[in-house]
Amino acid sequence: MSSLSYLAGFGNQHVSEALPGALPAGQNSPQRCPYGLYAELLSGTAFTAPRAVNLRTWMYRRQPSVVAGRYEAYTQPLWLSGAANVKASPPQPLRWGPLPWAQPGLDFVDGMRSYAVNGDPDAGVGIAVHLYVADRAMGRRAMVNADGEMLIVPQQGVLQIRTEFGCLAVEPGEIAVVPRGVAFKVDVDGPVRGYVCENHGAAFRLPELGPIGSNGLANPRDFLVPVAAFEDAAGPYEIVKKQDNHFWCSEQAHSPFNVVAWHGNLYAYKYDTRLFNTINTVSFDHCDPSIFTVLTSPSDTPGWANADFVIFPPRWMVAENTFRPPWYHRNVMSEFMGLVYGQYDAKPEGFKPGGASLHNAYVPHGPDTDAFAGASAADLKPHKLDHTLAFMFETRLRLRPTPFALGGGAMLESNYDQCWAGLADHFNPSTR
Ligand SMILES: O=C(O)Cc1cc(O)ccc1O
Ligand SMILES: [Fe+2]
Repeated sequence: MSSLSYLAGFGNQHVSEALPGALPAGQNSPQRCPYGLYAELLSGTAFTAPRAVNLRTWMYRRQPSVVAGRYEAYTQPLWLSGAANVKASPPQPLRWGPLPWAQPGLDFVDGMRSYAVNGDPDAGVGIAVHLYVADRAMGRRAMVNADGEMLIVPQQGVLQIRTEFGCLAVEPGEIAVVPRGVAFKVDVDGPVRGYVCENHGAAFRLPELGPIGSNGLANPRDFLVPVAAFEDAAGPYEIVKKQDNHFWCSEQAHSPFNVVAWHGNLYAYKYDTRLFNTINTVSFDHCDPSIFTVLTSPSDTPGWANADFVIFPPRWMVAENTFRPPWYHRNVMSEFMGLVYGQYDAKPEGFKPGGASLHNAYVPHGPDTDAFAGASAADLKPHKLDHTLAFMFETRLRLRPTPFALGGGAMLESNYDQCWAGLADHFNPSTR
């Protein structure tokens, strides 16, 4: 997988064949497919969804996905979905240090640790937020997550992701999305760590640009899509399936990565956040972080997302007469944050790469004491916030931290609230 080629474009109707002529010409389901392949349709929306949001792909494969083994229960107790399976959240802000590689020999599936969940995968609502720590390749093991698409944010180490559509290599600074219900595996070459937003709702799409116009933020052509690539090596595969917050496993006689050609607009993709066209104030005041939205999963209420994926990329800070870091706020949406590298301006020292924070709906938060002091006194010349990538999974429903997240192994900070304790009352009626 060292030098992969990709197709480019978000939402395009892409066409890819690993062998010339493997795609039937002019129709989807001929009486006999080229090369003796089977035609299989994968839908990501109801057949009758409006054309602008309809998602489906045709695959031409050596055997259809229905040729599989019998499923038995599989245990992965630390990977959870659905608010019903977890107790309500405590009302204070929560923060975690970087998740350690406590147990060697874990792969991407067994190394998944759920931190916060909401909604219900069966109802197609909400998200689950996980961190993964792994150091083992999945090899001849694949996963199918029927509960949600997987937005993967690597924080350390390169992921070699093989999907039914082909292969993606994804490094820190980039993100990848694997559609719901699609077989994939993650191979690694050493320790890897990162974040996952498992999205039970509508598939992630690009946000509307409104008055920004027809360009800006994440540009569609920078999204890279795998080319068809099938595995040749014979031999069995283990399939781990997640469905309705339960895990199953089976052994099948062949690789699920047996798609020789495909066409459609439902596929895995990756995006390099360093290509984000960042838009921000050039006058005064701190804008809402929605200006940094890379991808959004809308809910049934316009403008109120099931989930937004928001980044805080390198950018020039130029606002005049302005407190430049985030303001103090209480937000109706719930905010789960991670840090891929560098420093986050609201908590320059306390928030560590590989760590995480949860500021749920109406939980007050904002810059820590040192950040407030620094930004209040700063010389407001143009300043580049550089070598940094923080991000936020923002979601409409309150997130519930899992027992793992609240327990000893997750590096929960016991004194996070103390970072604001020094914000003294400076009120003085005789000064303005
Ligand atoms: O809380 C946070 O750090 C995330 C955030 C950043 C920002 O610039 C404005 C609002 C917001 O929630
Ligand atoms: Fe916030």
